[in-house]
Amino acid sequence: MEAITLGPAGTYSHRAARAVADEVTFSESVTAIVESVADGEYRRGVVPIENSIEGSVTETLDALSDYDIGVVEEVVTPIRHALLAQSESFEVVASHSQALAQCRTFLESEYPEVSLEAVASTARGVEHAREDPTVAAIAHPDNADADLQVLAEDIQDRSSNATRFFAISPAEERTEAGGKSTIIVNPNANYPGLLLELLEAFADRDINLSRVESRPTGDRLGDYLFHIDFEAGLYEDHARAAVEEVEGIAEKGWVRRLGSYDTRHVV
Ligand SMILES: O=C(O)C(=O)C[C@]1(C(=O)O)C=C[C@@H](O)C=C1
Repeated sequence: MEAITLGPAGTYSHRAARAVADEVTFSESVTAIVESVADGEYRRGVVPIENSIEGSVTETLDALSDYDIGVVEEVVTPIRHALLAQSESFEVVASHSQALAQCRTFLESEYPEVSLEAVASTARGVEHAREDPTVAAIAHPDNADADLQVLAEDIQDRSSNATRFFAISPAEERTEAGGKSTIIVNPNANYPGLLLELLEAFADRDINLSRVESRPTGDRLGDYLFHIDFEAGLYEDHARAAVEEVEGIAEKGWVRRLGSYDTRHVV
């Protein structure tokens, strides 16, 4: 199967996508990836959801609520960044904004004078570093070769750096099988205890939540959507009952079930 992910070749998304598809195609926009899967142009997309140091990838969360897709697998991969350049004499470090943020302490202490440039992906930063000797990149060390050296390895601020990706599908391919599930809730209401009620639907059934993220709806200041991941499959009665209760609480808005899935760990 073919999957579309964040490119060019050599990104962490590419590493995650190789685990779910034998052919990988690239785009430089997460939103464009989600859109092309929602349209049915691709049967699979692989997009970053959250990182253990920097938290949510908000562009992905917003695309998942703007387009109708399914989640069919979760891929977790360790992120071990290297600093790559033609030589030590560089003035700019180019990388994805998440990668720059994950290496903030290293950059401030070792290279306080350099300027940082956010680009579409870590591999796009590698391309800049190949073209321009004044640019260094932060990316996976496998991007090094005879022209681009590894100046430092494992430069992320914490050794336990990992990113979670979703393998997404067109909405028709959603499944209820799997040990985890994701829903997006737009309650279209705002009263004391609303979030507590939503969470109690799971707590009362002893279902563990693994992530709750609120994102602005974009309609009015103070209106939020909730992205909820929980540790149960939608094939299970207690999970279905919890989501039905949430649908009752959100009757003025909507609830979207993105599906149930299992986790794959990739190095
Ligand atoms: O730029 C890449 O290599 C990506 O795959 C994107 C991304 C992200 O969006 O978080 C993925 C993993 C790392 O956390 C850094 C960047």
